[in-house]
Amino acid sequence: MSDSSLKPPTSNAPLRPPQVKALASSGGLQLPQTAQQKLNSSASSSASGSATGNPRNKCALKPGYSLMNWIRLCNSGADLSGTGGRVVPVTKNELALHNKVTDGWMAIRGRVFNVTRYMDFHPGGVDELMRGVGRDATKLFDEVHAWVNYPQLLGKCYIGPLKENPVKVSKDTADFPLPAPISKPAEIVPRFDWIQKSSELTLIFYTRSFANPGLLLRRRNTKELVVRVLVEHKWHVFDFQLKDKVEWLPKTVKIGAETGKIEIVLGKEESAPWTNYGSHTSSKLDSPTLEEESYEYEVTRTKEFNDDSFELSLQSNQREVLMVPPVGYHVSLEAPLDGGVVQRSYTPVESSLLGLEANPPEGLHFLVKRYPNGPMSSHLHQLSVGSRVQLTPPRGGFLLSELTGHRNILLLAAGSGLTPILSLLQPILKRNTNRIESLLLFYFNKTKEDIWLKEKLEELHSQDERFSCTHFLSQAEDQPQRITTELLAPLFQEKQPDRCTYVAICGPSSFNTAAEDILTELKVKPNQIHVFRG
Ligand code: HEM
Repeated sequence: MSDSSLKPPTSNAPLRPPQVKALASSGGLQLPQTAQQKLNSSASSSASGSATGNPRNKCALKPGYSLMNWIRLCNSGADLSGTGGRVVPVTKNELALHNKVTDGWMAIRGRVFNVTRYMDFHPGGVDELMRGVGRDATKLFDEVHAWVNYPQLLGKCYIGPLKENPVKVSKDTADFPLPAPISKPAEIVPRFDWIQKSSELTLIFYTRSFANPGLLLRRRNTKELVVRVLVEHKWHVFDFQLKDKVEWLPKTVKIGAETGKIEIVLGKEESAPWTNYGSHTSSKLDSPTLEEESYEYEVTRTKEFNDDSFELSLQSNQREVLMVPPVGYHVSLEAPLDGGVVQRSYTPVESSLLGLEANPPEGLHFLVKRYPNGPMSSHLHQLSVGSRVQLTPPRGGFLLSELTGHRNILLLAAGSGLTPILSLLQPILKRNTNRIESLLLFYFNKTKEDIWLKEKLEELHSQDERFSCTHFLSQAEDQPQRITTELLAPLFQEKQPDRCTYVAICGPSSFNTAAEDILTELKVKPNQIHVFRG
């Protein structure tokens, strides 16, 4: 790109926030109140663990680089994209050239942003942001914090859409038709169908095999329902006006992890065959549109689990909402704390693992580790039955379809990072396509008292020997063990027919990084690794 107006700022001198007294009122970046509070609060809240076990990996920002300062800079009229406001398409080759702190571009979901000026404002620090520059960082971004509203935060940094590199046509072949470009698999749009018995209406949504859909079902009244299907980060909304009245809650809700088929069975208030189901409209929402959304949930059950963790069961207030997160996704719980809104992510745990009935179907159950300085876990711990808490729609970047080609899978969990890993066990073991041969869980804790669900994991092993769980204790009296290259190397030996070809990891960030480094050393490719980050 030769246009000099596209050049990044020449110096890397610290930015002096412009002297603007108030936020610009129109046309500028103005985070809605809640988002602003969330971000402010998360930027100032002290470190605490998330449910996926990750201690928050946030950096202290230099004075003058708060979210408010960023908003001021965005609204100051500074040319943050470097394009003078023009939208300029960017090829992958061009993108790769902008990979420095002083000149950093990043593509997320097909849109390229100039993040040079954002570097010092990034709550995760410059080094973390640098991991995504010069390339398509969509997967990385979603793995770390799919919930961050980047289109809003980086609105003024937008350069243009990401283009494929031009195909070079050699003289020899120019007269022949070019091969069709390799196209991405088509976007999944759920297909609706319905069936009925005289007493029941079943709404069916077909996605795709291993598409791993999630669901959010909301009742408006006895004849009106909103069904939202979450698939590959997009929400598809179906607004139903039913022919006649149905009972709430649904009798059953089934999501086939392997088939990708969703079935919602509703009892009819009056038994009779219907001539049709009624009508519906459908639309699509990008996940960021839901950034601001949360639902009020009520605590239905609390129980101490061990010395420093507890169980928490929630159901939606008035039982109006039924939420089924996709496998490996988390939800965020929100609470007004420290003068702002604090959010922490937690992956729900299957009711059977806590010895609970699957009913009521709208219930969500969590295992929460209490951190001495964790405002959120302390807040949740003191809640009693009937207390309210806000819960966001499901979020995450895990793709179940990535695992289908693999028959020997290793799961690495540390501490409370067990919860997303647990959600994978049944879908993997029950899969009929390319049946799994071995599913190994290596579970790392400090002491044996810290181990979660030991008996349940043993029970699962006795039911299905393809699954096994091995414990490692860093503070064991006899033989302390941590994650090391020597420990994992035997599982990745070439020529060994049952060597592991896929690894899912969840723990505190130091654990995740250590595991990733070891796997890289053992030549496991990035597309064979998924790291759950809270
Ligand atoms: C793709 C490369 C990126 C990496 C590896 C990365 C990494 C991180 C990390 C490690 C944190 C701290 C995590 C935590 O608190 O749990 C963080 C926080 C954050 N990052 Fe990034 N980041 C990236 C890109 C971006 C971009 C492009 C934006 C701009 C919108 C952004 C905005 C934020 C915000 C707002 C937070 C605070 C989030 C919160 O506490 O909820 N990040 N990032």
